[in-house]
Amino acid sequence: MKKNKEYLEMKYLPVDVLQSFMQEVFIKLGVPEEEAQICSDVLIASDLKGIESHGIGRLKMYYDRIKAGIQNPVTNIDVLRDKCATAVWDGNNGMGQVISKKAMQAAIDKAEKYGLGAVAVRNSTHFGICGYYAEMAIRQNMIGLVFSNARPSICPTNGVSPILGTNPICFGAPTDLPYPFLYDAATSISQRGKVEQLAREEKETPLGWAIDLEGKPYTDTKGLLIDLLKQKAAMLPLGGTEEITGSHKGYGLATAVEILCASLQKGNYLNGLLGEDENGKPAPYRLGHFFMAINIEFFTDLVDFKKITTSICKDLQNSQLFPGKNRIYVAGEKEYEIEQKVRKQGIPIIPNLEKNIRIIQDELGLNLLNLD
Ligand SMILES: NC(=O)c1ccc[n+]([C@@H]2O[C@H](COP(=O)([O-])OP(=O)(O)OC[C@H]3O[C@@H](n4cnc5c(N)ncnc54)[C@H](O)[C@@H]3O)[C@@H](O)[C@H]2O)c1
Ligand SMILES: O=C(O)C[C@H](O)C(=O)O
Repeated sequence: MKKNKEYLEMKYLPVDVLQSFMQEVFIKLGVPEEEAQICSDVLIASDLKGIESHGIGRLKMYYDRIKAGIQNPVTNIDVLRDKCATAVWDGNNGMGQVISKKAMQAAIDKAEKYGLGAVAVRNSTHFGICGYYAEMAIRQNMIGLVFSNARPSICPTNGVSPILGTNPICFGAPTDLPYPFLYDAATSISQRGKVEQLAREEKETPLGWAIDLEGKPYTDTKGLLIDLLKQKAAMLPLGGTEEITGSHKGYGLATAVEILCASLQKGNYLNGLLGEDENGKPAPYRLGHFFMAINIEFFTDLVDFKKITTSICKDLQNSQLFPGKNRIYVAGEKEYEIEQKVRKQGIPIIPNLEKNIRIIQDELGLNLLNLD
C-alpha cells in the first residue's frame, strides 16, 4: 500500500491496546470493571467506525465530568414503570453507556415477547454513539431505534439561541449485505464532537455549521467551542437557517427527539440540560434517551424482510450517479468499510489527542500506553 506523508507521520495505536487503556481509566475513576468494559466498548466502537468525534477523543470529557462529580461512576438504575412492551427508567446520573446498553437490552427482551419494546430513560449522561445500541437489536434480527437529547446547541428555524441539543436519530435494520442499514446522525448539520475534533486538528469550522447571536456564520473553531458553552453561538439544524433549504425539517426532527427523550419520562429538556445549577455551578446534565426494538418476525418472515431491505439498498447504490461523483452509498456502508481498515491500521492519535491522553495517564498514575 502506498503510504502518504500524513500516514507516515501519524501515530496509530492498536484497537485492543486503546480499548484496554480506556477500560483501565474508567476503572481508576471508580467504574466497576464489567461496566468499565461496556464504556470502553462503546467508545472503541466509535473509533472503529471512523467516528473520531465520539471515541477516544471524548475520553477526557467523561474523565472531567466524573472528576467534577457531575456523573456517577457507579450506575444505579431505578425502574419507574414497567408495563408489557414499555418501561421508564431513571439512570441517576450514572454512566450513560451502561444505562443505555441495559435499556436497549430490556427493549429487545420486550420485543422478543411482545413484538415491540421501548424504554424511555431520564437522568442519564452522555452515551456516545447511538449506533452501538441499535446494532444490539440488529444482531437479534430486529430493527433498532435510538434517540437522545443533549446539552443545548442548536437554534430553532428563524432563531439564534442554542436551545436544542444536537439530538441524534438512529435507525438500524438487518440486511443480507455484509453490513446493516444503519442511519446514525445528529439532527444538526454537524455536531459538537466534530467541532472538538476540528479544534484538535487545528482547523476552521466549515461555513454553514454554526452562527453567532447576530446570525453571522461562525468559523473560528476555538471561539465557537467557547461561545457554545456560553450560549453565545449556535449549531444549525439540518437544512441550515432558511426554510427554503429545509431548516424547519431539521428543527422539527430535533424537537421530536426532545419530546421522545423528555416528555415520556418527565425528564429535563432544552435549557434544563445545561449541566449547571441555578448558580451556574457544574451539575449533572440529566439527559434523556429513548430506545426501541421492533421484532421483524411479528410482521413478516425475516428472510423476506432482509431480501426487500437489501434490494432497496442495492437499487439505491446502483441508481444513476450525479455528474462527477463515483459512488452512491447507503447508511452504514462507509462505517463498515472504515472498520475493516481501522482494525488493520489501528486508531489514529493526532498530537492534540495525545496531549489529552498524556494528561489522563499522568494524573491517574497509569503507564499503559507507550506514546513515544
Ligand atoms: N450522544 C449524543 O448526544 C450525540 C449527539 C449527536 C451525534 N452523536 C453521534 O455522533 C455520530 C456522528 O453524527 P453526525 O451527525 O456527525 O453524523 P454524520 O453527519 O457523519 O452522518 C453519519 C451517518 O450518515 C451516513 N452516511 C455518511 N455518508 C453517506 C452517504 N454518502 N450516503 C449515505 N449515507 C451516508 C453514515 O453511514 C451514518 O449513518 C453518530 O454516531 C451519533 O449518534 C451523538
Ligand atoms: O456534545 C454533546 O453534548 C452532544 C453530542 O455528543 C455532540 O457532539 O453534539
